[in-house]
This record gives sequence, structure tokens and C-alpha cells, in this order.
Amino acid sequence: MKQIDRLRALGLFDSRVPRYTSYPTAPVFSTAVGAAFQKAQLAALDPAVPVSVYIHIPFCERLCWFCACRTQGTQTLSPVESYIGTVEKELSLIADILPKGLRMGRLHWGGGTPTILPPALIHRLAQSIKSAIPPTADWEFSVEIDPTMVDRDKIAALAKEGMNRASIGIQDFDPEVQTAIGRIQPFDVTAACVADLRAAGIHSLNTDLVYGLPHQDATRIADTVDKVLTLAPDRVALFGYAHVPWVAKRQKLIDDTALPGDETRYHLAELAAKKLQSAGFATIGIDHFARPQDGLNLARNSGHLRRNFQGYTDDHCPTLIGVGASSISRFDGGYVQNAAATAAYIQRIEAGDLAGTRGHQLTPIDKMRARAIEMLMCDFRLDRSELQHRFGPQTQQLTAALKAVTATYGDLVTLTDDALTIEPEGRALTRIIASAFDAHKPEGVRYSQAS
Ligand SMILES: C=Cc1c2[nH]c(c1C)Cc1[nH]c(c(CCC(=O)O)c1C)Cc1[nH]c(c(C)c1CCC(=O)O)Cc1[nH]c(c(C)c1C=C)C2
Ligand SMILES: C[C@H]1O[C@@H](n2cnc3c(N)ncnc32)[C@H](O)[C@@H]1O
Ligand code: MET
Ligand code: SF4
Repeated sequence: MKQIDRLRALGLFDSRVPRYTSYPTAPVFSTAVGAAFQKAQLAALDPAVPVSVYIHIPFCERLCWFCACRTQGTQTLSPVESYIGTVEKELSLIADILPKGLRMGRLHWGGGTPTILPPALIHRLAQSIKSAIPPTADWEFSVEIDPTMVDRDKIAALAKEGMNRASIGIQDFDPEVQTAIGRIQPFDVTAACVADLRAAGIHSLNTDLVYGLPHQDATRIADTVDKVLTLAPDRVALFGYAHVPWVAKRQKLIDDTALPGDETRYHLAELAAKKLQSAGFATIGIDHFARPQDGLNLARNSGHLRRNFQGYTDDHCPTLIGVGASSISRFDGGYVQNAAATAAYIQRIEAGDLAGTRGHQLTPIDKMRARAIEMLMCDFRLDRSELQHRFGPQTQQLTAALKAVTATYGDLVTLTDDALTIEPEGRALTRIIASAFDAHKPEGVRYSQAS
């Protein structure tokens, strides 16, 4: 049987499984966990261990049709400015709860489009964050940047506040693909943005690409990758297009008859990955690529690669404080998500409450399963010895899933006393194999396809 037919028979094109940016995944969260839990977890943090902070900016000037992110379109700055005021209130509510002396090791601004903020608002927001949670001496500050929504002054303002990493959205450079996803982004505009970022001292630059977009074919994706390589990024994320119009209503504007079929989609991903590998990039997990000396590859090589809501990270802070509408915090005790709709978020904060509305309290078994799934997503290897060492006898609860996976996937996986390893030929199935260890599959949630 051809490799692709074998993967198909094992469910590659039919399975709808999570991306496991967390375990349990966000759709499993319940309203039983909210602001009270959030407050208790914030208060219980160890001031000696730095935290990561995520700030969500849910505004874009243009709304790209393919996008599944939580964001809203705006033509004026007034809702953005008033939102920043609310974020500042949330930060001061949080600061009042945190133990004295706690520091911020990492800061990430995501969206939406953080670069919709003019320089004065960039400065104001950064100062408010730093006064709520002062940064460590070696802190890292990364920002998601839309090359069509940024200029030198904004980049200078971000750099002045300490931005040292940046991630730019590209998706695809082909004009027909860009038209079909409602996102026009000329190459020269993107190249000028990259030049400005490098001139501002950014040492780690990521580019986001997407495969499986309407009208994409082998020639077009190859050309996109060639153009990206001329930009010399340090990292490339290559996401599979998630067509979920029942979640992201704007995707109804996408002509689904122009979407590549399953096999084409698979070959597009393979082609882009091979080109990146030939150009010297190391493969990181299921959908990232990094230069050998980049922190992501160093983390992978030393077993310190982790999964977070942005994808893969070398961040080692155990706690993530999510600020802004829909942001998710991760604490030792569990996850809390702020009210997702911007209006509901604003109402909560302006009333003087924290905005947590959904979440999940982690049991010891959840933590073991979370780590098992993270190891598969990051290392393609579930280290049974590590789990045994960290979680003791309860690791026996994974035995049935380990047996089922070996029975189903045959020589695509290898099980020893030490580890379950996904072999290179089986890696396209990683999300599906990881889901065998998921004990929280929600009813009635339709995830995007696994390939
Ligand atoms: C920044 C971009 C993206 C965010 N989510 C997605 C992208 C590309 C993709 C995505 N997330 C979910 C789905 C549907 C299920 C799936 O296919 O896996 C897709 C296509 C699920 C999801 N992820 C988060 C939440 C809260 C949910 C539940 C569904 C929903 O409420 O929309 C977490 C999350 N996703 C993003 C952010 C910023 C975030 C956490 C704050 C953005
Ligand atoms: C933050 C990044 O998320 C990716 N992104 C946004 N929407 C989708 C989607 N529907 N499917 C896959 N990736 C997506 C883009 O590459 C963006 O730059
Ligand atoms: N909004 C930016 C862009 O599209 C950042 C990535 S999408 C959250 O380029
Ligand atoms: S891809 Fe970026 S710019 Fe486009 S709608 Fe999504 S968040 Fe906004």
C-alpha cells in the first residue's frame, strides 16, 4: 500500500482532532472554574519564579477571510484606545492580587493585530504591563506583527520598550491565493517590514505560513517558500488551514470548492517542509521549522521544547498570565479563560472583577495526560520513564492507550519499556495518536481535520 493510502486508512483525512495547544483543550473548559479560581491561583504564585504574560489585542483593520483568531474589525482607533484602558485596569487588578516581588520572564502580544496600536499607545500599554509585573533582566518580549499594518515608528516604539522577537503573518505570497483569502500583502511591503525589524535589532524573527488555502498548488507554495527564504527568518510556522466556518463565520467568504483536496493538501505540506529542510531548517514538532542555532531548535535538542497556545515554545516559565478578552491563563492548578467577547470582558473588568469565565481545574491524572500528550506533540516520543518518575503508579492508567496505539499503528510506532516513539513515517498521525491519551473528548465539538 502506498504510504498516503496507509495514512488515509488510519484516519489521517477523516479524523477531527484538537491541535493540543493545551490539555484539556479549550472547548472542554467549563463555567465551574472562573474568577474565584483565577484569583486564588494568582495569589498562590511563588514570587521567586518568573511568569509569562500574554496580552490579547482583538482588533484588526482588515478581517482576513481565512482567519480563525478571536478578533474584530475596526476602522477607527477609539474602540482600541478604550480597550487598552480596560486592559490597564485588568493589569492593576492582577497586580493587587500577585505576591510582591513577582517578575515577568516573557511577554507576548498577540491578536488580532497588536501593531494596530499607534506608538503612543504602544508605550502606554508596555509601561502599564511593566509597572504591574516588572520584567527580569533577561526577559523576552515578542509581538505578532502584520506587515501591512505597521511602520517604522511603531517598530521603533516596540523596540524601545524592549521587543526582541517578532512574528509576522505571511500565509501565502501568491496574488490569487491572497485574493481568495481576502488578504492582499505585497512581497515588497513584507520585505521592507523585515528590514525595519532587523534594523531595530530583532534577533529572532518568525514567519507564519499556511498550507491548504484556496487555489494553492505545488508551484505557488514552492514560490512562497522561496520568497520567504529570501527574507531569512529564524523560524517558520507552517499551519494547516483549519476550515471551521461554524466557528469562524468569516470563513463563509472562502470558496470551499477552491480548497485543495486531501491528497493535495498533504503534498503541499510535504513540499514546503522539504524545501525548508533543504534550506537548513530543523523540523520542530508537527508544524514549525527553525534554524539550527535558534532557541526553538536548541530547546528541541535538549528535551525542553514545550507546547503553548501560540504553538511551540522554548519558554520555561510554568505560569502564563493571560490578559485581555478571551485570553487563557495557565496555572499549576489549571486553566482559566477570560470572557471571550470583548464587550463582556470590558463589562467584567469595569465592574472591578477579574474576567475569568471558563476553565478547568487540573487533577493529578490530567497533569500526567497533559505531559504525555505534550511529549508526543513536541518530541514524537512519550517518555514512560519520565512519567513514571514524575507521576508514579498512576502512569499505569496509560497502559490501555499504549496497547491500543501499538495495535492500531503497527510499525509506525515503537513501544519499549522506556518509551512510545512515533516513527518518521507515522508523524503525520501525531495529533490522532495523541488523542488516544485524551480522556476529555467533548461531545458535540467539531475540530478541524488532522492533516
Ligand atoms: C491565533 C490563531 C488561532 C487561534 N485559534 C486558532 C488559530 C489559528 C485555531 C483554532 N482554535 C480552535 C479551533 C477549532 C478547533 C480546532 O480545529 O482545533 C481552531 C481552528 C479552538 C480553540 N482554541 C482556543 C479556543 C478558546 C478554542 C475554542 C473555540 C473558540 O472559542 O474559538 C484557544 C485560542 N485560540 C486562539 C487564541 C488566541 C486562543 C487563546 C486565547 C487563536
Ligand atoms: C496567528 C497565525 O494563525 C494562523 N491562522 C489564522 N487562522 C488560521 C486558520 N484558519 N487555519 C490555520 N492557521 C490559521 C495564521 O498563520 C496567523 O498568522
Ligand atoms: N494579525 C497579524 C497578521 O495577520 C498577526 C498574525 S494573525 C494573529 O499578520
Ligand atoms: S490573520 Fe491577522 S490580520 Fe488577518 S484577521 Fe487574522 S488576526 Fe487579523
